[in-house]
Amino acid sequence: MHDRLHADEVLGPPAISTGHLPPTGAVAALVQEAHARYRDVADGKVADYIPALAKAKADWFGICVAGTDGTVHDVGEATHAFSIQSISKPFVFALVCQALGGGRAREAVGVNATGLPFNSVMAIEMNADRTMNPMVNAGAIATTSLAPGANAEERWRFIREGLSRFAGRDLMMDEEVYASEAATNQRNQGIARLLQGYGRMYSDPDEATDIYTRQCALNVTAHDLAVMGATLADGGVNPVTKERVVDAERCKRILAVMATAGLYEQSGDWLYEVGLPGKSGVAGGLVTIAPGKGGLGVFSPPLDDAGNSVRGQLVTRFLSERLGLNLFASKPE
Ligand SMILES: NC(=O)CC[C@H](N)C(=O)O
Repeated sequence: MHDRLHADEVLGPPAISTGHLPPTGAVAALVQEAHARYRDVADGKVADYIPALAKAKADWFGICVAGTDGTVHDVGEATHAFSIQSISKPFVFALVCQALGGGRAREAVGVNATGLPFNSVMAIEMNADRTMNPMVNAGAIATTSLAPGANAEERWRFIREGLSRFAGRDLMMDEEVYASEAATNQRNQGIARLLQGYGRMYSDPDEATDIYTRQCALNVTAHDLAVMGATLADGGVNPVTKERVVDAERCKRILAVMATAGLYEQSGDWLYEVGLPGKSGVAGGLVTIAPGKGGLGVFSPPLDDAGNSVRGQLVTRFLSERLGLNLFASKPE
């Protein structure tokens, strides 16, 4: 959690919380205001542990809000492509739950927060039954290892096509990001082997790590993230394409895991400030879901120490408050 999120910033009056987003003109104005308000924030650092990500410019900044009614508001670089990274995790978990049943997926992967960084090995060792949760690397690689298919190619197709249905367009891999991470992801390979040793890997560990690395290298935009989020907000139906991607029954479970672990060890601070399930990625993306109402997508590469987009968090807190989205807000008297 970035220090700036701890500050008692005056955000302005909240919209009255109803079952819907405020009228579309009000949403458009607030998305504009959020962009202007945080454009000049210069804190955070662009990720460089995956060498190709270090090429990102610190000032790239896009925001999108997509409603469950199909309305979409883009501001700034909302259609600039970047790799989805960890934001693939909740969506792949949703697809795997849909294919296997949520009970089986939960038993195989776990759903409790680790309270530790996303690539923690210690978290595996400390957990009695060696399960994790699908929002951190270990649980995400285990989730990917559960993807149905007769071989690696089929399992990859299941994931790429499923994520594309969430976005409502055909998502493509960034070959450079994939090659860069594949050449440097020995830690994730080690995590997969460790899980294998504990009987918590459900296909070949090297194959699962490779497919996981591919899913992380899929290119998306802030616009895509908002639509993907709105699909979870809409009980699994993409509000733009109207296609059902997963059942409503899955969505509430996925949102629960995002709320507990979507921003890793800072998920508590996040929920306290924003009051919504979210998921960050190291390329600077951040998706947030307002159940029943819509999805927010932000893209801004500079990250805080936990690997969460600094501007992304600030924008989302602002929009959650001003759009009246916080799940824990009382109903008006
Ligand atoms: N937090 C992230 O976005 C991490 C994803 C990245 N592909 C990794 O495994 O390290």
